[in-house]
This record gives sequence, structure tokens and C-alpha cells, in this order.
Amino acid sequence: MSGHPEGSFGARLTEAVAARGPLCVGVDPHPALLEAWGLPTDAGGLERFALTATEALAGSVAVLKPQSAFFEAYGSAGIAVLERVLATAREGGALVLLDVKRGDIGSTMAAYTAAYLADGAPLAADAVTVSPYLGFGSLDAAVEQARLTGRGVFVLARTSNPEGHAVQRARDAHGATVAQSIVDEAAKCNEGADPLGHVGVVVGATVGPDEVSLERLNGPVLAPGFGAQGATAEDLRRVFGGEQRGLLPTSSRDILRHGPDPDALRAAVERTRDTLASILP
Ligand SMILES: O=C(O)c1cc(=O)[nH]c(=O)n1[C@@H]1O[C@H](COP(=O)(O)O)[C@@H](O)[C@H]1O
Repeated sequence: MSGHPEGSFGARLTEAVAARGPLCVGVDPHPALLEAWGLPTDAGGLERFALTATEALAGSVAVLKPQSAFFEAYGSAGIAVLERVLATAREGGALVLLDVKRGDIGSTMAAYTAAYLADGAPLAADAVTVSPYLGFGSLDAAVEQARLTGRGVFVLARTSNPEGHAVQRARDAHGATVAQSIVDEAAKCNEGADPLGHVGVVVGATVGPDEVSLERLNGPVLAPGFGAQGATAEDLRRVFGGEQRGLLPTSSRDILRHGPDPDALRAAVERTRDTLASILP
């Protein structure tokens, strides 16, 4: 646990985005997409789909985000595919954000930490998504282990789905929303980090403007909802302004639907990056 040879997650992400542009592509093997690619909806089809997408994109996008549920659906065979996706993405030079949205009591969180954030673990990734709804402090083991090993965590704050409003916009006794208090906790973890801390937050591109203040975060902001869930580049500007540091829009289906041709997948990424370049610093 002596840190990553290439530095902190904030430094690695900043470098990857500078070299490859601010885009994360989700590897979400929806059964409907497997069918659209002419693949069977079984573990073999999953493998072809996930590896085709990963091999096509790992050399050019900053971050790949495999969604664990779509792999878990095929049991141990699906997990074996996920392990190969992690290795293939790494070989291609992309950072891997494993989307598992874990959150549990502290002692169990320590086990999730060993599963995803420990050097040499079969499912170790550069970062994972975590859920703070058992209390931000329940995530301490993951936050600390990520820091020690040059990895990151992305904490759900204001999610892209319409059902998120009720709980995330609720206010505490001081008038702060739940979403803002999560961002503020993340900001504390990132204090003093340079160029960027390792505790990111998730804020959907579909939410209203000014719902959360990200000014003091000093960490990455994963912005899902862009593409298939309806948010546009203009919405990104509306929600985050033109100058949000560490902003990482993520898109899954809207890129993957262009497969299975690897060139078509890469061309979809290029187009998306060009659109983003016109609105992001
Ligand atoms: O953490 C996430 O990645 C996430 C958070 C959120 O608020 N909304 C959200 O859609 N996601 C994930 O982002 C991906 C969005 O996929 P598309 O709608 O196909 O681009 C899915 O894997 C979701 O699980």
C-alpha cells in the first residue's frame, strides 16, 4: 500500500484527461445492445461485446466505466469477463472506474475495499463508485485505502435519475441539502490535494442548475445522464457552467449503440469529444 507509481488518482486522472479529453465511456452490456450487435445474450455474447468495446476504446478514452451489474447477471462467467475487461482497459492505457455503487456498514465496507481497491485483487480498479447513504463516514475505509494506493472513489451525491430528487434534495437542520452535505464531506477529504483530490462526486447532467455548489470540491465530478438519458452538451454547461474543474461527462448506450464496428465506436467517441470540447475548458 505504498501509493501508485504514477502518483495520486487526482494526478493520474488530470493527466489522462489532458492527453485524451474529458470523456468517460461506460461499458454497459445491456441485453438489448448484445442483440443489436447480433450477439447471443449469454456469457459468450457478453465477452464478445465487452471486449470488443474495451479493445476499441482503451487506447483513446481517458476513463472506461464497466457497470458491474451487467456482468454479475451471468454469474461467475460474467465476473471472469469483467476481470478481462479490467486487464484489457489497463493494457490500453485507460483508467478504469468500476461502477459498483457499493455502500455498507464500515466493517463490510472494508471487505468491498479489499475487493476493488487493493493491489493485486482480481477486481482491482483505478476507482469505484460508492453510495454514501449509510453515512459518509461508513465509506472511510474505501476513502483511505484509495488514497494510500493512488486510487479514487466517486460518491453518489445528486444522481441523474428522476427518483433521486426526494432524498437528495431533502434539507438538514442547517438548511443544506443531502447532496450538498455529501459534496462538502468529499471536499474535506480533498483539501490541499494538488492538482485534484481522489474523492470524486457523481452529479447528473440531468439535474437543475445551482442544485449543488462544487466550488470547494477540489475533486473530480462524474456527470452521467449525458446521451441516452437525454442530457445534452448544453445541459452540461447549464448545470456545471463552462469552467468546472475535474468535470468528467460519462456516456454508455449513446456510444455503444454504434458498435460492433470498432471504427464506428471510436468515431462516436470522437464526435462526442468534439461536442464537449466546444463547451468545456
Ligand atoms: O454512478 C454512475 O455511473 C451513475 C450515476 C447516476 O447518477 N446515473 C447513472 O446513470 N449512472 C450510471 O451511468 C450509466 C449511464 O448509462 P447511459 O444512460 O447508457 O449513458 C449507467 O451505468 C448508470 O448506472
